[in-house]
Amino acid sequence: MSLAVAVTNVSKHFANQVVLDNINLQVTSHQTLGLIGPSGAGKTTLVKIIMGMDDPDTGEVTVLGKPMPNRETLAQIGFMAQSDALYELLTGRENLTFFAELFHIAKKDIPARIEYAAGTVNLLEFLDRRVSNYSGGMKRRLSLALTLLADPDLLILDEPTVGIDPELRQQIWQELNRLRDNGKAIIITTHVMEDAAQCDNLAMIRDGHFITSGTPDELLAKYHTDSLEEVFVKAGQK
Ligand SMILES: Nc1ncnc2c1ncn2[C@@H]1O[C@H](COP(=O)(O)OP(=O)(O)OP(=O)(O)O)[C@@H](O)[C@H]1O
Repeated sequence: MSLAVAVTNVSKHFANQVVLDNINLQVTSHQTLGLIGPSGAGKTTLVKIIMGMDDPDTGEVTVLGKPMPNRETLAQIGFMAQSDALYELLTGRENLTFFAELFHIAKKDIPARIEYAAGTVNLLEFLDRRVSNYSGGMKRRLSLALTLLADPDLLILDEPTVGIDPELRQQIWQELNRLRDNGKAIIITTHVMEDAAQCDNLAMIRDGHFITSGTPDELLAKYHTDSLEEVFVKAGQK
């Protein structure tokens, strides 16, 4: 296992508000980390700092062995943002092709990569429809497919399962677990506890602090409960 992400003593404020307060975390290959916290807790800010899209006030971030920000490293991160950045007037396939070219995937490999990425999220039969005719869940799935195109070593998924039904959520987790088993590092932000339960490690964040962290089983044992939701509530009270 190799270290994919190291966040060391990262703090960030906007105006008078401390949004991240001395955050430390590490993610290795073969590992899924869930960042769990309510709206406004600081998850997206932390993700942006990890990717080098925003600067911390203090502290540092290393991704795949390189200090961030770093343009080349950014290309090795599959990032799925909270809102879908898709071309509505193009079809799913055209969106995938456009991004594949942007990622400099060799032309001869593009059809197979699209087949793999769209197949993973069950979109193959809808690829020739315009994205403006997709449902919210289909747009999320297409966004996830875009992150898989370039076969990145690190996946960062901001609320990936919003608008996705339980059956597809299960399929997506099967695929994420397979990617993890093959050596990817995965960071997921969520407030959905079904997603939290699937992660190898959890860091629960509130008001810019980690209130507790560990594997789901460790946290359930530590807080004497069988519900991760209750872990979150109890950890927040301390
Ligand atoms: N560019 C900015 N300028 C000022 N305040 C900001 C900025 N970006 C984020 N914030 C504030 O920082 C806090 C954390 O926001 P962030 O988006 O990181 O939370 P989050 O945990 O990702 O929430 P959500 O689950 O709703 O996406 C919020 O109070 C937000 O209003």
